[in-house]
Amino acid sequence: MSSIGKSINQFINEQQNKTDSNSDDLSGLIADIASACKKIAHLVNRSAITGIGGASASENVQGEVQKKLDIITNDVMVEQLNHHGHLAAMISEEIEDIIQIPEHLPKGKYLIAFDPLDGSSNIDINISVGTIFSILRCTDASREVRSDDFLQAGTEQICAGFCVYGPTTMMILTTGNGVNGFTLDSEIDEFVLTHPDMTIPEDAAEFAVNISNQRLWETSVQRYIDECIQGVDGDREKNFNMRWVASMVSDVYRILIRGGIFLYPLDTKSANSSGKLRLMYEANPMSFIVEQAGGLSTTGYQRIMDIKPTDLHQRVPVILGSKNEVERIMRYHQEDKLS
Ligand SMILES: O=P(O)(O)OC[C@H]1O[C@](O)(COP(=O)(O)O)[C@@H](O)[C@@H]1O
Ligand SMILES: [Mg+2]
Ligand SMILES: [Mg+2]
Repeated sequence: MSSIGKSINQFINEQQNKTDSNSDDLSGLIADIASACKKIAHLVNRSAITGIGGASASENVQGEVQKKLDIITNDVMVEQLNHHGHLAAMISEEIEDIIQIPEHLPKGKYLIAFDPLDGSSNIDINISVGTIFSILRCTDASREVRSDDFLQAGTEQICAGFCVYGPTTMMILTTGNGVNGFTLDSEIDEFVLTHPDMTIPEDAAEFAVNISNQRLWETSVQRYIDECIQGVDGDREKNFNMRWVASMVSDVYRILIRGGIFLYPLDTKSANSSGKLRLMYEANPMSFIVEQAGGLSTTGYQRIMDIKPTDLHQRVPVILGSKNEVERIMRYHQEDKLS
């Protein structure tokens, strides 16, 4: 019997019961995340009416001016997730230190890393934004959680997902058994399964990159993008299309639907000298989802999920998407290294 139309909680419970007997906590945590994302969808949708768009007066740990909605969505996530005893602690793009669970509240066995509002440069121009999250196990929740509890390789993730707040509100989720997409049905205020077993085509003819940084990239990336732009007149003998939404959630969602390659590579701009995107709550969760959908995710030199993190907010270069395209660009990096 098809699972299409099943609510996210029903679907996850069934999936979990099949794979991991003591998983009721995980489905409870996913239910809390879904509730937080419903609240955020509502806030984003009414932001122009309620006047919560625009920049705030503060900066986050990355030195970026925070949008008011960066802060508001961060508070919604923290408020929604710290009550039900699923978590031992959290980290957020918008908060420098670990967010501990208040003493008077029950603690759980999971850790979450999240980007409460992804694509925030798009919030005031009515382009899709999102939320990204990664769930890890906490090895010892009996004491205050420390950074090294979080600094686990992406391969240790037990669940990852992202929400897109666009024409439709979608939640994309993996618990290591493939990737499924759920649409928020506003009539019943419930995420229901609409996109089961999402898979990324191995071949693609569409690339996504902020081309304004082209002169600052490594030779291997310049070579790959040049060839795509040359199309049939070049070595690739086929034409490529280009897209760049500047919301990672939307660019990755497109790749889950029709394939393609997404790059935020190294560039010589000081801010991006180790990449722009953050390992713990952008690169790792997106890599888990892309790999579970049959794609690949690399820095160009290394599988992103094999990286042993050294800092809660560290940045990495990200190249992900259709298998054959990512393999080609990894080859170019190797050839470059050997030349
Ligand atoms: O502004 P640029 O250089 O195009 O970068 C866009 C990238 O930065 C991001 O907006 C960074 O995420 P945040 O908005 O969460 O900081 C990604 O979503 C997106 O892929
Ligand atoms: Mg982001
Ligand atoms: Mg963000």
